[in-house]
Amino acid sequence: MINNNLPLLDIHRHLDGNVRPQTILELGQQFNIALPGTDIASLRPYVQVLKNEPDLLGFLSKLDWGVAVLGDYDACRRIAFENIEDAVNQGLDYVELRFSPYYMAKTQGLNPTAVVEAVIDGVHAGLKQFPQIKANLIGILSRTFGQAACQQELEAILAHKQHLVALDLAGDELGFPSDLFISHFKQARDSGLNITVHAGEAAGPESIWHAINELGAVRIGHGVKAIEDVKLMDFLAANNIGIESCLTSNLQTSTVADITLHPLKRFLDHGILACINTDDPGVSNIEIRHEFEVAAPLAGLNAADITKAQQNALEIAFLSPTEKQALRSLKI
Ligand SMILES: O=c1[nH]cnc2c1ncn2[C@@H]1O[C@H](CO)[C@@H](O)[C@H]1O
Ligand SMILES: [Zn+2]
Repeated sequence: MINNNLPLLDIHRHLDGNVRPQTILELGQQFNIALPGTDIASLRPYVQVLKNEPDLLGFLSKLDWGVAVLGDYDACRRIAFENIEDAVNQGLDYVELRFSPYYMAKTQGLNPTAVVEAVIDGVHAGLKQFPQIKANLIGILSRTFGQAACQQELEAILAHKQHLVALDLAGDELGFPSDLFISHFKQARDSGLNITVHAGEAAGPESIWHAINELGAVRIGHGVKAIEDVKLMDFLAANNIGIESCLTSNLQTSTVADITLHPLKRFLDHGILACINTDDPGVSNIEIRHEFEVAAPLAGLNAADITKAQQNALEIAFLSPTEKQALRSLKI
């Protein structure tokens, strides 16, 4: 179903939600961290979603072991490098990898600024080894840890802003609404970063309006609940505000009850620049090809819809017109 005349992009992909179970095992051993399983099979239920979770927080808890084993900066470098390797193995032409330095630093008491440096290093090493892929980084503020931690996290990100293309807000959307983070996002915009925000996943359409109007989001992660507000759908379409859809993730967090009910097809029909992404491939135990070839058809997308989703990803990617043209010309 993938249109091979267009580049393959994944622009909503958490680097720290994509730590290989094998790497979790090895790092656990290296740093003498007791894990809940001693081999892949026994570890899997703690680090992957094997059946749908009742809510977002249940899903997010599966990411915790992947960052708990980050015992030093080389470990951060390693998972960043492996993220590039995984993306190459999927045949991705371009990825936007997002990560939360505070979340990655927290369990083992690392310094978030040094974590940002290590991630940049690991990604650069990956790109050097695999020149066939292009990647950009997005910094995340993990709202779950509150305003003060997010300010610290923002400063770590801004210290290396020349290596990042955008700022995102992720984590517990219901417990930590976006009005807590207005000042953080103003600082990020003032420093020249693009803004994308996880919104309308656990909370309703008002969360999406707020992300746009108060945080300055030009793209929305998930945005599922936009389907409840036709004025918002009109606004997204009229203003070219893209939606980064993540089909399997939305099922696993019980944001949608059934994949056939996912609103992506209706977003596309409404003229919204929506696209197909993985979210946390390691935790969800899926990859981008599964999303295109299995999840998207189940969600009612036909070949033309999938082509449109690929075009939309390229249109809303945080790339210059020249960079987009270079990606397009790879396939012509
Ligand atoms: O689907 C999601 N919705 C909201 N937040 C998420 C999702 N996946 C991961 N994170 C959050 O992103 C940060 C790590 O990159 C963590 O804050 C994690 O909870
Ligand atoms: Zn996400």
